Amino acid sequence: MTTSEPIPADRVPARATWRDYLSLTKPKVISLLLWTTVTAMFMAERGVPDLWLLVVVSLAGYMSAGSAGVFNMIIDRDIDLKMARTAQRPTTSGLIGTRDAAAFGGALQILSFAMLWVWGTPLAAWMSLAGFLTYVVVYTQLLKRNTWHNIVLGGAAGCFPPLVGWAAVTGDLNLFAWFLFAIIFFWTPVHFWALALMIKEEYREVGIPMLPVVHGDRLTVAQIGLYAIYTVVLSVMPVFFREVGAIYFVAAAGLGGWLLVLSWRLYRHVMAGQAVERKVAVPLYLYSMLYLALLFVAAAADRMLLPAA
Ligand code: HEM
Ligand SMILES: CC(C)=CCC/C(C)=C/CC/C(C)=C/COP(=O)(O)OP(=O)(O)O
Repeated sequence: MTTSEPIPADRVPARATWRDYLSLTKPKVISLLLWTTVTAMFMAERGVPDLWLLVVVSLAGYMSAGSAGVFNMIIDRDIDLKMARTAQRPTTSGLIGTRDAAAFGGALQILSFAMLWVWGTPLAAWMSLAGFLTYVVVYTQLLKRNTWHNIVLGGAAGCFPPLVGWAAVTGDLNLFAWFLFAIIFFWTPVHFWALALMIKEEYREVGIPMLPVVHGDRLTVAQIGLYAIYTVVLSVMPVFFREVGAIYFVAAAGLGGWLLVLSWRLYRHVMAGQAVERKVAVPLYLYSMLYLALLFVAAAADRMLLPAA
């Protein structure tokens, strides 16, 4: 074939577009992570933070968490290829090669760190890097394929975004910031195991030791119940430390109450010997995300509207 002849359409190699690169950053998951960063900035400021800082931290926060997603997809491309939910990722289909993906993820992380350092605070940059390393090294590389504790310990990665926001505003981390960290820490198993119950066969096939695969549905729903209780107890504790007041207390109690109801329904269903059905697991999985989003809004509203005790 001479160079002047067109290449047949079915043989033109697909070229990755910016949308494919964007998909490597797991945009939907990041939306909630970023929500915890932004609301934490309002909490730290007890008002509206500097607009420029808000923009920079949102952008850098997205880039850092996105970069973590990119490296997760590079490391996991072998198992992602075998699961229906993840088989279409550009790293598994070969649309984006490992070197290109790593260059993209590396650039995002370096830029994000520099942005947070220069326009935020060094502590914010370190917190963001800590979240990145916890997700990529601790969760993806060390724990995910080796132990069912992967979610609890590796879940610490998702607890860093509020610390990034808080540290960007104050340059420091106080007790309340660590409460935000702890709330997400205990919330993550509820969020993930509710989903894992529904997709455990995929995890079983690729040999990932998620809790329902290793110890079955009964222990999983019991653990979900326990972690839901920890989450709710922990979420009301900042009230007793006078970090937040009545607005937050009412919201945390109401939102937490419903988290317990949905966890209890799932527990009762499975303990009665019935197979996990989407109608009991999906509501808890979906509500877990609404719970966290609204709890953080309530904390921000409370600290903005009520005087500090
Ligand atoms: C070890 C920790 C975590 C694990 C293993 C985990 C796992 C998952 C998985 C497998 C999904 C299914 C959707 C998909 O294919 O992307 C999902 C959805 C989601 N997760 Fe998590 N998650 C974790 C922590 C978090 C944290 C800390 C947040 C935010 C604070 C979060 C926010 C979300 C959101 C918003 C979705 C819905 C995305 C969609 O609808 O596509 N997750 N999670
Ligand atoms: C501050 C900072 C940089 C934080 C980063 C933390 C982060 C990106 C948390 C996300 C948690 C998550 C999507 C886990 C799913 O991984 P998985 O491998 O189990 O899911 P998958 O099968 O969909 O890939």
